[in-house]
Amino acid sequence: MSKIPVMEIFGPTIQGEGIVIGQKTMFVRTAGCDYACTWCDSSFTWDGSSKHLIKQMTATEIWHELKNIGGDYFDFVTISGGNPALLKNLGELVTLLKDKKVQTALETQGSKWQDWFKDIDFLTLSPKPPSSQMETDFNKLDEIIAQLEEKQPNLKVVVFNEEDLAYAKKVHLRYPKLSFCLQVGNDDSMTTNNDVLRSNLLAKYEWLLEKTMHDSEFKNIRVLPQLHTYIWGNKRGV
Ligand SMILES: C[S@@+](CC[C@H](N)C(=O)[O-])C[C@H]1O[C@@H](n2cnc3c(N)ncnc32)[C@H](O)[C@@H]1O
Ligand SMILES: Nc1nc2[nH]cc(C(=O)O)c2c(=O)[nH]1
Ligand code: SF4
Ligand SMILES: [Mg+2]
Repeated sequence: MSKIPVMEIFGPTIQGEGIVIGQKTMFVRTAGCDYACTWCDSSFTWDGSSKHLIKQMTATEIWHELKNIGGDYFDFVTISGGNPALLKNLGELVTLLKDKKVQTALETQGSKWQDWFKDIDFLTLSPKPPSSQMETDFNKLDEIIAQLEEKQPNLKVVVFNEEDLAYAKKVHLRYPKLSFCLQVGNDDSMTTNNDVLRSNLLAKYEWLLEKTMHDSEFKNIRVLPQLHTYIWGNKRGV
């Protein structure tokens, strides 16, 4: 079996974001990203600062580690990164999890396609707004969404400001049939002062609600916080 670069494996915890927020899940976080978002809360996966923690693991070794820390407490695994879509051989883990009757979710930005996307139960595409300083290739995103056909992905756009909100609206209107989440952006993903973080994030959530509740182009949407940050702040591995 081939090796997968793994940054961390953790859980059980709750999915703090998006369409299945609150879902009890394990996490597998891969290393490496083709983007470098200015505000990335997981930059340690790609900026070299934690490269000593990367483990090259086979799908079977990842499964053993999931069982080792998650025991009999889980039946759902979320794969995030970094960008897991950089890894063709991650398909081996997806197949293994399917064999074990474990449900899967994937977090990716929609810049790369992999055939194993078709075997993911909850696929989240999270194209990046202007504040990230990244450029969305909408042709690629169209292509990915078209290839998924009946297994429809969901969309999640992080919002930091008005410009991001306009971008989010463009994404929502381009793919009106896909479930759509707006997510509060965390602009202080390094602080360890959880009280300050919580009150800042709550104010941002309130702003996002004010901006979207009386907008006729944002009807069938979910407006969400990153729930885990309200509980554990910026702590890693939760
Ligand atoms: C760390 S990324 C990893 C997966 C993939 N690279 C992506 O961006 O979708 C997981 C999710 O966290 C979101 N995210 C990253 N930094 C964030 C921040 N500072 N505030 C809010 N959400 C953030 C991303 O937009 C993405 O939806
Ligand atoms: N609890 C929890 N929920 C999450 N949802 C998406 C996460 C991610 O970093 O991809 C994440 C994470 O790191 N922790
Ligand atoms: S695409 Fe995801 S992991 Fe990559 S830099 Fe952006 S938020 Fe971070
Ligand atoms: Mg995160």
